[in-house]
Amino acid sequence: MQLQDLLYGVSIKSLTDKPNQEVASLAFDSRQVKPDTLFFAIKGTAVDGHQYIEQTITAGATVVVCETLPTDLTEGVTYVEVQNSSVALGIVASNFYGNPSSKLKIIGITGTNGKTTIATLLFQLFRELGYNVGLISTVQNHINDDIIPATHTTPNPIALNSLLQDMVQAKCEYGFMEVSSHAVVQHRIAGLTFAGGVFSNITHDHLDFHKTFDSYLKAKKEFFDNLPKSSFALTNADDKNGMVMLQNTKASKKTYALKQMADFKAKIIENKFSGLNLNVDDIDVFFKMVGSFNAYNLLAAYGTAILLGEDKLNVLTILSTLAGAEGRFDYTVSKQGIIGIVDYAHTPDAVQNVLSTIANIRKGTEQVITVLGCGGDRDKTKRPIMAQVASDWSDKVILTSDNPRTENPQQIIAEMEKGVSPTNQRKTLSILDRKEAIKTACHIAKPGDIILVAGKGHEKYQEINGVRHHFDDKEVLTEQLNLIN
Ligand SMILES: CC(=O)N[C@H]1[C@@H](OP(=O)(O)OP(=O)(O)OC[C@H]2O[C@@H](n3ccc(=O)[nH]c3=O)[C@H](O)[C@@H]2O)O[C@H](CO)[C@@H](O)[C@@H]1O[C@H](C)C(=O)N[C@@H](C)C(=O)N[C@H](CCC(=O)O)C(=O)O
Ligand SMILES: Nc1ncnc2c1ncn2[C@@H]1O[C@H](COP(=O)(O)OP(=O)(O)OP(=O)(O)O)[C@@H](O)[C@H]1O
Ligand SMILES: N[C@H](CCC[C@H](N)C(=O)O)C(=O)O
Ligand SMILES: [Mg+2]
Repeated sequence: MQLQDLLYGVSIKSLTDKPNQEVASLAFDSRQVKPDTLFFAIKGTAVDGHQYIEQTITAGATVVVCETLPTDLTEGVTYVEVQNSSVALGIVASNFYGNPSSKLKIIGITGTNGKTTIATLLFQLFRELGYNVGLISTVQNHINDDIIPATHTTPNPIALNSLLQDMVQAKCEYGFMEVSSHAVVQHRIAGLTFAGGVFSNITHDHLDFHKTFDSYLKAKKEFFDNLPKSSFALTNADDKNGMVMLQNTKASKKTYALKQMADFKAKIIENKFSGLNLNVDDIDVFFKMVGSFNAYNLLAAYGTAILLGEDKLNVLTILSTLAGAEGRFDYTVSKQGIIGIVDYAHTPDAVQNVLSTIANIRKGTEQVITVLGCGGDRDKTKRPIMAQVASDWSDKVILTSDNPRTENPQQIIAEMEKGVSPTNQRKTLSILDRKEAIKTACHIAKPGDIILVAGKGHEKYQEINGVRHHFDDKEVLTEQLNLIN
């Protein structure tokens, strides 16, 4: 493709050479550069991509998009100076793959918790309604029934637009995708055309990256600020910041809520381990999914489907049968009647939601035993709070390791322990090895007790120092529960 066509829509400060240069491929990582590649020099969180420009030219890059021109320019190479290389990457990647987002109806879902659940429900719902559909999510990506492994919640612009192009080729009409706050700040969604945006909620997470709650909130809001006039913006009116998200959007503003007036309204009639009984827009429905937080997720999916023109009864009938995403409130009962739940709660709010759901449903005499860890190289300030919430809401807590990544897992546990109040210390123990921790929970449990294994949900690995070792909470929990006589 010619450079001038790729640069359509990019705000250019200067261009040194041939705008008709042919470009064979795009790369933002020097290690991916081949002959005739357009290389984007990006200032990242760890290094500045500008330092690799020379290296990429040696490897065959013929065009370089950068924010600062190198002092020595190489002859035969076209340099494009831009204000922001990440924004340029989004727009160019979109052009390179034929602007696939404008050929699909893309709905972006953002918020601290619930993105995967809402996106997955919408994917499953629209498949059942008979459409060709794509899904981009933390657990996995889908093009109809084909599964494409996910590396991020929201992929980088090249992977993202390539995936969207594949969806167009598979004749998908809809694409449901998670929009993480990292993706907004790093402009991974620049250049995309959205048909709608959905907000779930905002609570404490990712302060390592965003630094303050206010800038985390601004990142989520920016997604809505940039939606086009032709799209809709559906928000959770019960969330303290739900309406803030829509303050500056051009999109048509819509709301859903359980507690106040809204365009889409539901009431919880009953909340049991077997599911939720909800009144949605004056229709009583029994859903498979558990927990009041899932009432919000179901309502968000319902509202989105109605805004996309689907029939109310059809939508509710299908939604009532869906189980949502893997590893979210995933429930099993052992032969002895011990209840095991695997959940992806990895924020203070999610831990509290899952445990308060269990507290509301339990009969009262049984113990709740929680196994929980916190990820390394992620927000450190949520660690003591997660441990505090878990110990406040459980009869026994086992603090353990999650994905330590490059951190010392013992140190992460020590930071969690600081959140456990002196009165709660009696019921809290720490076991570094996650398998041992789950095993211990199973040994302590008596028939009727509830074990919650939180934080890793669908993940099939434990990441230690850059290596992913096989680890599956559900597998370990089921195996250990089966070993008890
Ligand atoms: C903190 C973060 O988001 N980092 C992402 C970011 O990397 P970075 O800015 O740190 O990159 P860097 O290492 O500083 O490098 C800067 C530039 O130099 C380039 N480079 C670097 C080295 C080299 O030898 N040559 C070279 O060209 C890099 O490719 C990059 O373009 O850009 C990379 C490319 O897109 C991402 O892979 C990387 O995700 C890391 C692996 C990650 O773990 N991200 C997580 C936190 C994340 O994004 N999570 C959200 C979900 C959160 C949620 O669900 O709530 C997600 O959307 O997945
Ligand atoms: N609407 C909600 N409100 C609060 N907590 C929720 C909600 N939905 C799910 N949760 C909790 O958050 C966990 C993660 O849910 P989900 O994977 O849907 O969120 P996510 O926003 O995609 O997370 P991530 O940021 O990791 O992509 C669930 O396992 C559950 O504990
Ligand atoms: N999307 C989240 C997932 C956290 C899951 C948890 N198991 C961890 O590793 O911290 C993140 O990247 O922060
Ligand atoms: Mg997700």
